[in-house]
Amino acid sequence: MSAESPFVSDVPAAQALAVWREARAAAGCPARVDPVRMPVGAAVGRVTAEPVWALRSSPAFDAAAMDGIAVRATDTVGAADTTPVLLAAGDFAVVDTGDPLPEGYDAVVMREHVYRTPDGEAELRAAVPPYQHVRSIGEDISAGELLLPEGHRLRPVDVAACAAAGIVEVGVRRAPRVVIVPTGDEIRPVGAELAPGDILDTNSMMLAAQAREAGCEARVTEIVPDDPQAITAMLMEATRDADLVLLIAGSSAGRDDYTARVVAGAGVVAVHGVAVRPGHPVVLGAAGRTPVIGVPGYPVSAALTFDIFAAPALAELEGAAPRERPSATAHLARKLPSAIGMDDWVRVRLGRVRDRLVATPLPRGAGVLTSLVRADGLLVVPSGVEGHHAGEQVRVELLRGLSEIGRTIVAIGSHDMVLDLAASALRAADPLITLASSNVGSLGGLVALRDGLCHVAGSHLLDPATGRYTLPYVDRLLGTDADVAVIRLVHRDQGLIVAPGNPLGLTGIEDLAKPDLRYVNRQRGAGTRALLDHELTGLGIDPREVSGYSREEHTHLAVAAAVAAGRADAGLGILAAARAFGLDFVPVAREPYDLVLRTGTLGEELLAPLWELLEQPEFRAGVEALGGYSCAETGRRVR
Ligand SMILES: Nc1nc2c(c(=O)[nH]1)N[C@H]1C(S)=C(S)[C@@H](COP(=O)(O)OP(=O)(O)OC[C@H]3O[C@@H](n4cnc5c(N)ncnc54)[C@H](O)[C@@H]3O)O[C@H]1N2
Ligand code: MOO
Repeated sequence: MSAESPFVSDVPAAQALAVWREARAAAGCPARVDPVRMPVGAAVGRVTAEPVWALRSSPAFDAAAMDGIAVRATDTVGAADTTPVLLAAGDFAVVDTGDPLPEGYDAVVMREHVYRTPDGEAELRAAVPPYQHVRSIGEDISAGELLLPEGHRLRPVDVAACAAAGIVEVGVRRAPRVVIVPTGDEIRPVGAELAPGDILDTNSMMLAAQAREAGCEARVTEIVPDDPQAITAMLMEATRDADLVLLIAGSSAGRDDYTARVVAGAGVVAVHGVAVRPGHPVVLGAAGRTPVIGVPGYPVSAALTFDIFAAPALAELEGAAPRERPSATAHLARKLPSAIGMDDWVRVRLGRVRDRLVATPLPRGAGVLTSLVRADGLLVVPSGVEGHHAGEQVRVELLRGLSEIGRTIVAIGSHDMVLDLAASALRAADPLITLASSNVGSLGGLVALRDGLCHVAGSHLLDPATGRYTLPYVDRLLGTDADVAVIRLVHRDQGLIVAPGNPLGLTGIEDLAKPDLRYVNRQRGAGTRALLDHELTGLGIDPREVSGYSREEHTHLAVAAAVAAGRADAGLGILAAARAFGLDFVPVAREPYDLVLRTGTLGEELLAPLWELLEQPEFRAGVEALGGYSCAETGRRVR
């Protein structure tokens, strides 16, 4: 680190941006990109570098605003149904919308209100005031007026107004140039054949697209290996035409993490590490007179680092306000713990349930890019707050429009692939419909339904006392006389997911007590966990005899993934999950998977397409083709 680095770490994002701005100024980084002149039609998206003054008025003459006749208002005085006024052929002129008002006339009568006589006269049955239906000179724009201030990002309407005001060229800031430098021995270009341990350079593609979406030009360099000299060389090369360099990965504390050192060697590190997660180890500095961001390698960190740090700096270079997303207040569908000391950026799905916006947190990992893919909104748990309770109100930045969000069916509970299939089929039939399902286990879903936080709860909870599914829990949690409907989605086979060829020769639950077997369980509250417990009880096996009973995964697919990776020998789950990983399956039970909802919701327009879908033969065929599903009772109301 060079001696002049006023290095700070773990500061809030706003402070980090301020410290970085000062450091950039001290390093002599330009405050703005250069102004250029360009044809007005090509300037959409650019930011004005000077005020724009109107060169001519619009309209430039008094103009007819309607199709009809031009008249002198004084000639129409006294006209009424009972006392029509007749205008002789020379006392009016036929005009069309937009025509200059002929000399000597001061008003227009719409042709619908003109009665022409066979002699070519015009009969008026109402008097008109002067300037009726006339657009006077400069009604829209007056020559000499300030049309747009400096620092205004031009939109289609702006350039049209400029052109109307006689402007041919505008003075704007040129587009900032962003150069992206991917680093890492394991990083391979998108499309390359991968060896074990290789990672595709997806961040460069994403960051370049983010930069272009923000109105910049973007260029990606070759991938640089984890070698400080090579990274320095590429950084220097990048600074030649960059207004901002994004140096990907190597930002944290690993053996091959050189970003901070390289940036310090090439100039100054102002900030290393902010109180923001994901994005924590970000490096903010400058190489020579070019700003540099060391972007953390995890994809979610990379995407958010662009939003939080790159986008405002780029807007500043253009002299414009950063783009802001609209926000709304939502109720959290479930508890959201958060570590104190960090702004926690949480991706959420949104839906409208009984007139309240409900936010369901998505997985939090900085490597889970699909959390951003699926997100309808972002919420920040501020560093001073230790999370939120279920149902608590939070402010959410919106990534989708509220009307689209209003057409989201919110399903919370146990996860099943049939819901994913339904989501896809619903969307294919109507691009405005979303079925957003989030997995908190069957019990969690019923609790969310009780608390008004979802439309439907997916459940397959076995009651060990009665051997019945879901209904006893509905009674217990929501009350026996609750206005609740239960619709059967499918029957599905649950069984042991095992390695291909079933190398341990497992035949059923009784084998789970074998001494060397490594089991992987589902989380407490999951229906599959309840099924296991029920089966174990039936066989008189103590859970403590099952090694791995306390190892928990949250989805069928995660269980299958653990078996596929050889981290476990068996886990209870659905056949479709086993198939997805090419694994074997030992059937244990066939269980019903139901959708629980308020009776009032049953008839809601929002859900109608779902009920229609469940009746479709093609959909049912698609479900059964997944394997291990039966649609014999699909769509049947069981309560
Ligand atoms: N001991 C510590 N370890 C880590 C810390 C820490 O404070 N102490 N911070 C963690 C956090 S938080 C983050 S975020 C990451 C940041 O990692 P780096 O910026 O150092 O990046 P790498 O370690 O090289 O890679 C992380 C991850 O990202 C993948 N990656 C890298 N480049 C790309 C790319 N162009 N496209 C797609 N994916 C990419 C890389 O393969 C790794 O999987 O550090 C934690 N560790
Ligand atoms: O801060 Mo790291 O960016 O959690 O993921």
